[in-house]
Amino acid sequence: MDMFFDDGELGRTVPALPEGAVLIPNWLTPEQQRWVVGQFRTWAAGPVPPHSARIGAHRMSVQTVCLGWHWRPYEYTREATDVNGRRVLAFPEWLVRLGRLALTAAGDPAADLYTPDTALVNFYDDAARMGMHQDRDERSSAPVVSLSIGDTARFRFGNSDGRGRPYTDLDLESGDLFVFGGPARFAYHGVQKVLPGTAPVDCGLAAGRINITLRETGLPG
Ligand SMILES: O=C(O)CCC(=O)C(=O)O
Ligand SMILES: [Fe+2]
Repeated sequence: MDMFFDDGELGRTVPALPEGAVLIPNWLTPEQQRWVVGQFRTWAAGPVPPHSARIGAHRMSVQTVCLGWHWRPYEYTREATDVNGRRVLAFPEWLVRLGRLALTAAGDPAADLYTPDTALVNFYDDAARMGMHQDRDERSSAPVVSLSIGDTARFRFGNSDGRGRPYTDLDLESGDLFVFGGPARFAYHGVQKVLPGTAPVDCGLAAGRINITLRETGLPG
């Protein structure tokens, strides 16, 4: 079978992914993960608290805090008008640098031009999940950089045409980097479930999962 290859060193089996999608297991060290978890606690303290976005009549099960721009379905704004109207925290410079390092690791020749200006930081409790969707509220087609910390997520990465097959199911573990750009940038994807109790003891998060996606909105500064 050529569907899977073993990355050897880490002993993890990495599934084959569509062109433009890259998984790098254990990219963040435990120390970096703990640091990011500390930053998450600061971000969650406000001015805009984590919030479950509403899509029509439905509330998402993840709790999201945004940096740079506030996301709500179909639009980015500076103020969190669907939460408390406060302006979101500025996008930190270190996340721009981290985004470039991530794209370099993923082999993107344009890594140094990457200038993410928003981060969606999602917290998943044991019951949270995310339905199949495209990230397409951005006007830029620059890659999305995804970082995971805490409990493992069963992630589904599909195609750009619809929510159904073909798709690839893979686990995103604590410290994993997942990048989707190029022909995979507008592929449907979602989180089927979180696996409680799988967070490594040294990641800084005792329970639940944090996922950060870095994006270029393409909006004027
Ligand atoms: O939690 C994840 O791994 C994916 C999150 C996601 O797709 C999103 O925030 O748009
Ligand atoms: Fe997404």
